[in-house]
Amino acid sequence: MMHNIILKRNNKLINGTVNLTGSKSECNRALIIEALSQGKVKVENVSDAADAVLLAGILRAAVGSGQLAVASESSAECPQIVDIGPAGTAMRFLTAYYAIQDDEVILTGSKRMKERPIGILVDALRVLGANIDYEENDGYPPVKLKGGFKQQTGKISIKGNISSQYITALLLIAARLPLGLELHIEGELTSRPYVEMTLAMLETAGIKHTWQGNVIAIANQEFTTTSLHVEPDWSAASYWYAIAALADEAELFLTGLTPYSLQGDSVITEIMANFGITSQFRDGGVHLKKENKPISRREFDLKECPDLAQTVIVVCAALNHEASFTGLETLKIKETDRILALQTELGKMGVKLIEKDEVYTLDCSGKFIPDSIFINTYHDHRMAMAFAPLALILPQMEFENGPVVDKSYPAFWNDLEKQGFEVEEA
Ligand SMILES: O=C(O)C1=C[C@@H](OP(=O)(O)O)[C@@H](O)[C@H](O)C1
Ligand SMILES: C=C(OP(=O)(O)O)C(=O)O
Repeated sequence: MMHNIILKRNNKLINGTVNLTGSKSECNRALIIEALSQGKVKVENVSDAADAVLLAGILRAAVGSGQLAVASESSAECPQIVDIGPAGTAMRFLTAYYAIQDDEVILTGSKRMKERPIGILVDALRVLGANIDYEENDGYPPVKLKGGFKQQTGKISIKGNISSQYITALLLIAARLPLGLELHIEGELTSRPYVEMTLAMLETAGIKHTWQGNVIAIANQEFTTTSLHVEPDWSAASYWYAIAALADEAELFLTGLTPYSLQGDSVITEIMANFGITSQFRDGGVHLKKENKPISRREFDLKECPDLAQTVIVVCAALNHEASFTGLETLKIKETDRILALQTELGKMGVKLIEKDEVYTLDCSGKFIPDSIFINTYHDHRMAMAFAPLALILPQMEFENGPVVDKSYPAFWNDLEKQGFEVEEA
């Protein structure tokens, strides 16, 4: 049920322990690998991120659990319809997954999903030998995966600068392709750590690869019997780093996180070190501590960690730190146009995010502290979570559609409450 959340905080002292859910990115990969391995690979610690729960339900055919938006009726005249809601990663991974299955499937999603491009992936899959049609607009979901895959070639080229998810989707199915895959990445590769995560997880599942220059190659090969453990979500951890950065005093323990993470968003430790937050890995997790010292960085390139953009930009705005940001191009095709959403919501406290030649700079000269602020969330979990730390500097906040956070971090509001925030449903 959709409801708003009113959020307040009457002091700026933070001290506690948080248990984060499993990484949505790791879990989505692990689930696809599990499905492709035909029982050899098992996923440990399935994330309770709604996107991962949905994907697990689809792949494990747990229709009827009540959490699924899957209408399933398989027959020659009536293909199975799989509704992936707002889960972009799952949409891209499942497109590749179903492209090499025999069944006919229509893969659809939320209104926004139908605006998130998938043409680059579909083109690549068609060159490989997949039979795919668009159901509505060319280049966008829903897609009809018609079965009858017959591999034509193992060699394909793909643009690297729009979404790394297309590349991951292809790499995940590569070992199951009779001719294997030789993937040539054209131009710049965005979100590179996510591709590295994919290859590392495949490696754990027994799948070898080579990566030379811009070519990644995976031969046809078998998965080994193993398990894939999903680590807590570093993107979710970023909101606690932001809370620490805006507090007067903060000591937080985030359980289960390690310094050897596959998640590129673990770079939040380095980013937040510039804001005086130290990270110490011990006792099976990371201890954050706030040290009061001047902010030491003005320029942030977020190309490798796009999901941290909202977190870092909001922290800078809160601290009147007029930093500049690059690597934000892909934000426009995520759950919402995150650039526009940031500009609109920061504007409610007089902060501007100004673009010039793909460099975004904050202007806090007109900033004011409103008595109460209403944050629109645009069906984007990260709009809610990135703005929530502002409760440490604003008297009262109201967030549109609290459950929007379920996509990656369903316990977010509960966890805030446990750490002394006042959280009320409105
Ligand atoms: O592969 C993944 O798990 C993801 C890759 C990133 O997308 P892009 O490659 O489209 O930037 C990221 O923003 C998304 O939340 C998760
Ligand atoms: C972009 C995101 O997710 P997805 O692409 O999987 O919808 C995200 O979680 O920030």
